[in-house]
Amino acid sequence: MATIDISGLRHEYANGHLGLDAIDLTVRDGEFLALLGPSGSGKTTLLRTIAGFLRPAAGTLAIGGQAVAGPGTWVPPERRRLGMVFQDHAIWPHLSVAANVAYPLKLAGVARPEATARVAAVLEQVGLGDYARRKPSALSGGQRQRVALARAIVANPRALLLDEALSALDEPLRARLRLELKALTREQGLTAVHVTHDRGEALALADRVVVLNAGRIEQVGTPRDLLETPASAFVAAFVSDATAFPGTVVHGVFRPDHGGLRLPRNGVRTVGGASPSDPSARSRRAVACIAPSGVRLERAGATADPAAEATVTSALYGPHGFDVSLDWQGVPLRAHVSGWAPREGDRVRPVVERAHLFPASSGRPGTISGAAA
Ligand SMILES: Nc1ncnc2c1ncn2[C@@H]1O[C@H](COP(=O)(O)OP(=O)(O)OP(=O)(O)O)[C@@H](O)[C@H]1O
Repeated sequence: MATIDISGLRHEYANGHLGLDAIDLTVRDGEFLALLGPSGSGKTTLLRTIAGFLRPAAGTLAIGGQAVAGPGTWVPPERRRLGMVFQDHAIWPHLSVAANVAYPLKLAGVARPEATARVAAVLEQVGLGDYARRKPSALSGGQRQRVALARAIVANPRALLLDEALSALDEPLRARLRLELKALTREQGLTAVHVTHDRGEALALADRVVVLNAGRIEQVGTPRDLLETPASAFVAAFVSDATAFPGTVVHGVFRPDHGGLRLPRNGVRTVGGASPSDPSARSRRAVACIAPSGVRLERAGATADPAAEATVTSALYGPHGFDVSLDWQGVPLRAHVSGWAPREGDRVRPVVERAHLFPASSGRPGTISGAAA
């Protein structure tokens, strides 16, 4: 097991497209790290650069303290001692389960008795002890993915790289394999980097999550950090489905452009911006990000201010109540409701209980004094 140290990493594709830029990241020994971001944000590019399938244009990469990419340094993928699992499991159909799993050991020249013992042990670990002689065609999708996982870990890799490894599986199998993967990496103390576009999966599995946007890191943090202290409006929107309401901070007080929005006195977390003594802090553009968990819905009363009312556009029932979408004077907003059943077309009053306030431009950590109105 090993750390992965990445510094100033940049990748340019042959057509000049910048796949990654200014990536600084340390994956800790034994850590489960998820790479999360929208399509095209650079998740696969980063994973493939770590694997050695892509050569960075600049920066350095070290695995377990050994430099594997950088100026004058290049270690090819097969000598990086990494295990990989892809979405489509890529196991050989003509080989038995045991022969598939033994393949990396054969390549490494491990003696047959030792290889046989290691294959048996790792098949037990992934719950396939009784399937060694089967052909992949006689396995379910989840079992094939377990074979791929066994093959990735059999040679004691320094780290495990997972590229949408669970994405092709149906729930609830996917949920079960998610738990098994977490337990296995914990037991083995495996360093793992897991690419996923599934927010729930990243938050459930990872010790820390890296949020990528257009080839750059927006935030690295624990799942809780991302939900409670998003570093930017992008992270709040992507991770928590927050809606951004633009406005102006005047003498430290946020004045939303939206006529109906009122921020609470408490419950507003300010992120980013100049110090209060900076004159530019006295009046500048900002955005308040409001996640569904920060909104309470009340039934609209007869005397309510119309700007404070929103229309329910959909209300989807789920295990924790209703997931409600609203049109609030032309602005879409999401909210969760339990205890009563909103219906499409209902008029409701969104009461904002929690919000994050970011400068309109940068969204980087700092303070805005007394931002709540
Ligand atoms: N071979 C290539 N040549 C040029 N540009 C590429 C190439 N591969 C990827 N890109 C571009 O690099 C950017 C990052 O792509 P990447 O595949 O890493 O994104 P991703 O976050 O993994 O996306 P997805 O979730 O859709 O798989 C995208 O804009 C993509 O179009």
